[in-house]
Amino acid sequence: MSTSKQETFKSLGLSKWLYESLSAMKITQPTAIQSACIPEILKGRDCIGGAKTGSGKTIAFAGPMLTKWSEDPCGMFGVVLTPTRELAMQIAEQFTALGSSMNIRVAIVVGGQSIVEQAIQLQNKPHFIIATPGRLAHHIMNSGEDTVGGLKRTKFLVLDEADSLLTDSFAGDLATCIGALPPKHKRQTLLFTATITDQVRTLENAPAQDGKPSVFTYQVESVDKVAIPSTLKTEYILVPEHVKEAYLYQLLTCETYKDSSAIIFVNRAMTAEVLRRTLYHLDVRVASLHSYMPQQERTNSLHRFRANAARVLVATDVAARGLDIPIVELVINYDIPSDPDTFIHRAGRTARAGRSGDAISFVTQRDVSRIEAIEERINKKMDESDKVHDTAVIRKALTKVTKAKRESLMAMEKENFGERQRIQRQKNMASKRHRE
Ligand SMILES: Nc1ncnc2c1ncn2[C@@H]1O[C@H](COP(=O)(O)OP(=O)(O)OP(=O)(O)O)[C@@H](O)[C@H]1O
Repeated sequence: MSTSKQETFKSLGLSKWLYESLSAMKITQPTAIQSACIPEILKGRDCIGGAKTGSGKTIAFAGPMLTKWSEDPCGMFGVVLTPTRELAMQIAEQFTALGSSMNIRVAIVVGGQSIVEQAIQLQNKPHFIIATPGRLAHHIMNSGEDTVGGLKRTKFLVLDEADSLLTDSFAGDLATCIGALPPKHKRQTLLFTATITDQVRTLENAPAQDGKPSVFTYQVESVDKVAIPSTLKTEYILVPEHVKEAYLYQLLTCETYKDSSAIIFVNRAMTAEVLRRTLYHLDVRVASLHSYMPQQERTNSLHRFRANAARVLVATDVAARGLDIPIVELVINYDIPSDPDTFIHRAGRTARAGRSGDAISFVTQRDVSRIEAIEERINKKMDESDKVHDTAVIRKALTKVTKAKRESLMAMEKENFGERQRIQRQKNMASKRHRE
């Protein structure tokens, strides 16, 4: 990981208790994004921070926030918004671990968990609230002053994975959340992401409001030619559509990767479920993560994968951003994402913090233009993988993989898997049409 040699967390201005906490975690030398952002945030500036996946952006914002909080530890000091529940939980864990010696109170406010328990936590005036926009907006709209009134005195707002939060799908909830906070000149606003988009940049040039200058006084964006970590190897395998599962099984059990911890990304929850069941029948230690799963199962799955009880995680893009699981050595794009930035986030689940890692993409005839767009975005050509090529071996695997898949599909049909979500989706679409 690129670090700044001469600086320390002490010289950047973090509090003693905090750099000692970091040191106990073996984090002693700031990364480039940390060196760039920490002093500026401590000066009271707003900040847009763009740096590659796994480069330490979380401490770049958490460090100065925690320092300022410890100087004046009042309630509801900071709000961190993030697009997924699992990422919110991970960030909350980091705040809790770093602030444990200071009796920090951190609340996680995400969907899929008890609204009542979260309201009680909010009434206890946590110092930091780590939330997904939808659930925080729900509390703001449905709770009283005693629960969300403290938000009016918040000193910091962080949009982690800012480019994702600034897309249309979050617009309404984000506006509700921001509306409950102090006006922008009375709080600091910090935006972080590995993929700065024009939507994020536009905020920097936002026109003055209430006679105050534009809020974004500081912006740092990695200027490297390649948008992915230098320790990440990117490869592809040309795969005929109808034998993708057999290639996957072959890759996961080949000499190089038979013991590797791997995340397999797919584009749809249904595909994730079919693959999870198929791999399970083939004796792969597998877990999954997608939106069709109840939250408790999502949490358990991720926990099993982090603890290496499952070697393989089959996931949709709910796992694409931010998740920091150091043991991951291999990312497989079983389906190619339509947005090249999604590729950057998915692949960035490996090769973090200076470690090496491989990202292998399955390319069918239909994906060629997507791969070209990704190569242009990352400014790098992918190499063809030599891991799966023996067609006789594939043919042999095909028989047992096909049987495993058939059994999986039959079981899913019997359980009516996905029916509830399909009906819900239709209802949502109908009510959207009704509103338009
Ligand atoms: N200065 C440092 N020295 C060593 N390790 C660090 C340092 N800062 C952070 N790390 C570790 O690096 C890993 C990646 O950090 P983090 O999750 O903040 O990355 P990120 O830039 O937010 O990535 P992403 O874009 O994927 O969200 C974490 O395990 C973190 O503890």
